[in-house]
Amino acid sequence: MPQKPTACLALADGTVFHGQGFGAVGEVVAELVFNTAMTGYQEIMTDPSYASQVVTFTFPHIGNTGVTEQDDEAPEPVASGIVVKWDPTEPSNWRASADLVDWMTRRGRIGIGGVDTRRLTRAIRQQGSPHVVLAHDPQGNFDIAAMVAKARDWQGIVGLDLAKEVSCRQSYRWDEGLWSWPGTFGQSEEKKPFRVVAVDYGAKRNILRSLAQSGAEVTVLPATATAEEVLAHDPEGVFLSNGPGDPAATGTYAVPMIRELLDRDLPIFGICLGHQMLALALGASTIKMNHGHHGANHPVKDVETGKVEITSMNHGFAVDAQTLPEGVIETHVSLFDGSNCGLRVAEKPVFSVQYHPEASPGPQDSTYLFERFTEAMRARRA
Ligand SMILES: NC(=O)CC[C@H](N)C(=O)O
Repeated sequence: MPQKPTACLALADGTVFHGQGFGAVGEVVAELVFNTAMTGYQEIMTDPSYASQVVTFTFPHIGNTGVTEQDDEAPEPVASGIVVKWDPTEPSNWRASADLVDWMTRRGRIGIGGVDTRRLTRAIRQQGSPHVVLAHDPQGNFDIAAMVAKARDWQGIVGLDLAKEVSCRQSYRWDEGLWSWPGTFGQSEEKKPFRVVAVDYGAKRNILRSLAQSGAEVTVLPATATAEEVLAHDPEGVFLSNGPGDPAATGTYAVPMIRELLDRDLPIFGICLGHQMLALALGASTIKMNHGHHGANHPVKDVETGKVEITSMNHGFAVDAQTLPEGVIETHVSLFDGSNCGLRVAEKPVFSVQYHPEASPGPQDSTYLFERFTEAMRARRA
């Protein structure tokens, strides 16, 4: 006999998926996206860019590597919940310190298993990322009409400022470099590391590690830091992090702050939300994509060299390349849909990318960008 469904995913258009609940009991309202990465569910769930989003994994074996604290991209999982093809598999991994389901229960995150994730992914591609309510109830009592209505009434990500919510509250120093076998984190080999201020709009730890590894002494500041506060640290370079929500919603604090920094002769490097906010500060605009890019195999072309990189991506907004002002050069484009994936300012050491060169999870084709940032700071010192 089939088990009684203990979880339910209701889309705003009235489509309902039933399945087996796991992790925390409760209900969340969020935007639904799909991620096609074949590894890294823990890094994805703890990436602060996923705030207010439920993630459907198209890869069917979720849970098979368990979880380990070293792979957290933030202190807590941030994605509101997950949707998987079947109930998470038992971990089989020497690094695992816990089981995904126990970890989700302890950390208050809801999962639904047994969902036809191909059908769901097709629906997301067709209608755009829908608003959903995901509920887990061991008794299997769901008020479907109320769930659909709640999903329909939710305001959505457009116009939502989430960067401030997930950012750190206090500044801190970050010195840890990248993970290496058999399980330690490296240190920068730079004798006189470059003073970098990283503004935290929801920064992933592997970005901070990549900065430290490539020669930065990183001071992390909260999202609301003013240009004056950033400059008080006498930075040799400023990094603008990834983060959740609508880039345009940061227009009251981050964008004007970045505009002020642009008047200085400082290397600036931005990733994802950082890229979008930099584009806004330069006078361009951003647009909401249909279903965004979330995966670890997205081909991107460096239009200046012709080289193709396979990249990790996670974004639902994009910079509208048509709106880039004179003096701002489009450096990278997506080979999936031609959307903008990078920019640089002519004659200035200011550049950013839409994708995630720190990977985690994903390929490491684009780590050269961290070196490029270090080189820009070295040139400035010289
Ligand atoms: N990873 C990110 O920084 C995401 C940026 C932005 N929130 C988007 O969805 O496009």
